[in-house]
Amino acid sequence: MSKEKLPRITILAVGGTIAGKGADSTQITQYQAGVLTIEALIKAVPQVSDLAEVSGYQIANIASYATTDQLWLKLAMKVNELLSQSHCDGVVITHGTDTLEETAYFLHLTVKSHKPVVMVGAMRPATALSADGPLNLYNGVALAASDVARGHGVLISLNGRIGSARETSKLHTTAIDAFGSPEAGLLGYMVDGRPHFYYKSLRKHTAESEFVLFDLPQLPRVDILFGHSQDTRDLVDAAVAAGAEGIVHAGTGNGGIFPLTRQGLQDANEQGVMVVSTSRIGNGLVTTKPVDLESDFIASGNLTPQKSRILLQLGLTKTHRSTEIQRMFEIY
Ligand SMILES: NC(=O)CC[C@H](N)C(=O)O
Repeated sequence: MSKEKLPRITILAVGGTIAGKGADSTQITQYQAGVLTIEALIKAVPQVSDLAEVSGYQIANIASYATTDQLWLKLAMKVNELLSQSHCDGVVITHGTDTLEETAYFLHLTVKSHKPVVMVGAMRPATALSADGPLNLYNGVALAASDVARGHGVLISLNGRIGSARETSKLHTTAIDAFGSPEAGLLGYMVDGRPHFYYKSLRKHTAESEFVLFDLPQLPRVDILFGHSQDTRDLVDAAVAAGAEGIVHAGTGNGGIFPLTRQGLQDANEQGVMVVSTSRIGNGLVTTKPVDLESDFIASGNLTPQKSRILLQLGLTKTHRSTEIQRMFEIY
């Protein structure tokens, strides 16, 4: 293919292990994330120039557990700006893996384009033996440059797999095969730099999403509380006192909540705090609020607590009516 016919892909670099550097090649956990620049990442994979006309832009260079709302907003603006231009056919984002799925789901709901957006990361730093970053970046560019990746919303691709931002989560602290979606499954695979798709999500995203970011300085505060036996209401009260507009409760089992905590959440709810009932289990769904509770709690469906937080934050930028928020949890 001649150079001028190649798709034009922009790589936005946010940091993470894919840009990480250890003291030596055997360091797999003791290293610094977010060190190498986007230029260095692209230079390490010269093969991408066979796939696309690639340009790079450094958004940040951080470990992803330090991601902020402001960074999400900046990233969403940048991706929207790039994809609205005819000279950009797709975007790849290099990101730390800890919160990669959260940034991915935020973009899944706020990017207004059918063009491919692919998030990649790595589990081993760039300096490690058998570093996985270069092949993940190569596959990410190949995926973003392909027509079949259009219309799926934001994709997560590591270790030769393609997943939806909605369903994919980090499931292992150190393994190369850290990302998956045990119940919903993958959308497809990357083999020899070619995507093979098998599935498509039924939930709304990107161009069909109702969330528009007009110069928002920050998102509403939503806290996540992790349920457990002998829980208290103390953290609920602390969240309300700190100004949380919403609380996501990661309940035991099918949204179970310890009685004291439940009372705290009900009081918070009566004061106008939106409460979303989710599960700490990681599989299955929460479909109903606790039966004996007179409240406006929202049922999260199969959305994880960390992704429920994002949907609630975005929902609260539009409405404080629980029926409207519940509607959002049924379509996104
Ligand atoms: N594998 C990784 O990218 C993890 C590195 C770091 N904890 C981060 O999320 O950025």
